Amino acid sequence: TANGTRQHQWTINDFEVGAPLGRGRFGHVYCVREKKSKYIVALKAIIKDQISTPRLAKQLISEISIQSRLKHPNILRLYGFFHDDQRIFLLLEYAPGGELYRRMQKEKILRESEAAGYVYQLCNALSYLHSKQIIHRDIKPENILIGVYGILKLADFGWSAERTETNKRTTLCGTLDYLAPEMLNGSGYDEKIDLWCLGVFTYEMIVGKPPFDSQTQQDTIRLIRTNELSFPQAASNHARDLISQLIRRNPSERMPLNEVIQHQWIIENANMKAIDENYEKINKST
Ligand SMILES: CC(=O)N[C@H]1CCN(c2c(Cl)cnc3[nH]c(-c4cn(C)nc4C)nc23)C1
Repeated sequence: TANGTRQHQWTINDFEVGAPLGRGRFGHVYCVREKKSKYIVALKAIIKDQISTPRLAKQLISEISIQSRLKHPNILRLYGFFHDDQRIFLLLEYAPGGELYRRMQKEKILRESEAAGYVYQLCNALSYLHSKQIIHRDIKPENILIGVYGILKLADFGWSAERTETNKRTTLCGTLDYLAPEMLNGSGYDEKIDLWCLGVFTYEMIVGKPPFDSQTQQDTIRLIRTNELSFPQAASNHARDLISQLIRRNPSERMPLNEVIQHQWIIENANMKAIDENYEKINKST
């Protein structure tokens, strides 16, 4: 590799393949164990033929090059990759807690203490990404996994983009529910788009559905444009305040990440001490 350390050339025979974990964007993900170290990892197998357009190839290369450089407790690690004639394999960190999406489907709504803990960790992950000029752009429950000690793991960098001048594109990506207004009016976007998605994600965790959920895509788009936010009785005032400071049509009015983690709702609900202790625990073991 670049820093001179010899990157081990893996082959599929180095691994014992276990349970299928699900489908990522390009292919299947399996829980596997590396034979010598007995290390458990998630192996994403991508069929080369499915990477049928230069755009998909660019997206995959971007996912690999971005995620392999990232080392943060709240970002799913990409340890390495290899290929045979049919497939490309990504060696990803295994998250034993599975997808947050499934937990939200089962629980319908999350307690505000659990939701605030995830928001605090997502702020840490996004601050790290933004400090590296990387915009995730696709924050949503489907791309969030739960690691050891219940630690949040942001995954699936298929849509993230490095914020360069040319990247102020208006490519549409992600579900419409999470689409920010600047993506609709084609005015280009920057990292504040992740703040919008953070607001939508927070809302969905404590309300049980995204804020602009509608029968048709047109209605969703209309609601995003008019930005009507309504909350059920159960949502606390602090939660309403934080969410309405993130779901702002004007990107520059969205609350910056360093203020989000000092918001009353986070201070009162997220167990930051326990989360920081968990960071310590995994820093020791990695
Ligand atoms: C967007 C995306 O990549 N989706 C999923 C597919 C499985 N995958 C996993 C990845 Cl990439 C890493 N770790 C995982 N752990 C699990 C999982 C654990 N349980 C108990 N149940 C599941 C499921 N899944 C993964 C990511």
